[in-house]
Amino acid sequence: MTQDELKKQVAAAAIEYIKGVPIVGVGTGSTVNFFIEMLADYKNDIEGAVSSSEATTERLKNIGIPVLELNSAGDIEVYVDGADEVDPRKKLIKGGGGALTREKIIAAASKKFVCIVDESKCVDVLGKFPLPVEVIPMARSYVAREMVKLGGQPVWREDYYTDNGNEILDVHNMEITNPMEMERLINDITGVVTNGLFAHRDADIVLIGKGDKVETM
Ligand SMILES: O=C[C@H](O)[C@H](O)[C@H](O)COP(=O)(O)O
Repeated sequence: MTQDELKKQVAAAAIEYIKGVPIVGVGTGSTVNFFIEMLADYKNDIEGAVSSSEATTERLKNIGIPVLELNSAGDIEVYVDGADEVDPRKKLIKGGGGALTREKIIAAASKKFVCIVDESKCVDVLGKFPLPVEVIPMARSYVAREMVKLGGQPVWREDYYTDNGNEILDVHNMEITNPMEMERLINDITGVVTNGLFAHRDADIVLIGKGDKVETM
């Protein structure tokens, strides 16, 4: 199977989790894009979706799914999103597409976070994928120096702004053996909006596209 076929397969498996759910939280990225396409068949069964990015909002609107504000939606029953890395404890790195902050907010406000990945995302230790850190623009260099102290090599995602008007540092060479502690340490740096570690609010279920099967973690 190609990587896209694996993504489609795992997106289809996630559809089972949104049946009967009034408001669905929808993540961002190439895997979730397949899920959004499939959600079109269920648009008459749901009230709407809460979106984690402008890109996802556009896709949802294009297929006629009402996009609701999180502030008026209350708790979300199910949030479906991809990830850049997943460890055996369902801790994640996210934010390759820059949507980490809104994704983290919706994940926090959701009762169930269903993460959909192909097998290439599974690792024993997080950190091979550069860890995205969203920063207030004026704090970028300061945060970068602090990230060096934490053992990483930050690279500025130049000419890129998040949906929140902030900038991203992609931090290379992190071997994250304690994701809970690292998430907190980075978020404690002044000027950091949030980082791409989803350790405190991790995934409840990870669906992994592997060969011609979908494994559930
Ligand atoms: O900001 C982007 C998100 O965190 C994505 O969920 C993550 O980057 C995975 O995206 P993809 O499904 O395209 O690999």
